[in-house]
Amino acid sequence: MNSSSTGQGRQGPGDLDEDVRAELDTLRDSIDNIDAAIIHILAERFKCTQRVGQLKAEHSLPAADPAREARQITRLRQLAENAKLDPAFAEKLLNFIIAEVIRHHETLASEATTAGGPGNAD
Ligand SMILES: O=C(O)C(=O)C[C@]1(C(=O)O)C=C[C@@H](O)C=C1
Repeated sequence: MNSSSTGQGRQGPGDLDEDVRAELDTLRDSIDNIDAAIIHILAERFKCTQRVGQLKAEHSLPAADPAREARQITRLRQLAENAKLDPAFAEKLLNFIIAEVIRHHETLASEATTAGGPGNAD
């Protein structure tokens, strides 16, 4: 019998029911695996966007492409809805990631300008 079934109020972290503790641990293991997958997937995405940033810098293309972003948001909102994830959250997450990508693109563009500009022939 645990303290909640005896009416003694909330349990501290130390005296959690064994089954509840086991389920919590299992869920946290899965969460850790999912978080690791997210990090690896994000790293792959940033590898792609880094190359996009190089191409954009080399060809003097703008860092941001709002039309492309609009298509991505529409698509991701739909995917989120189908997956029973809040579409507003999916949109915020994509915007957060894209803002970071654009920052990287701008850094690459300014490096290309500095390296290739007049008076920097070496
Ligand atoms: O597709 C591009 O042009 C990118 O630069 C990549 C990306 C993205 O992270 O998905 C980033 C910035 C653009 O505004 C649109 C999309």
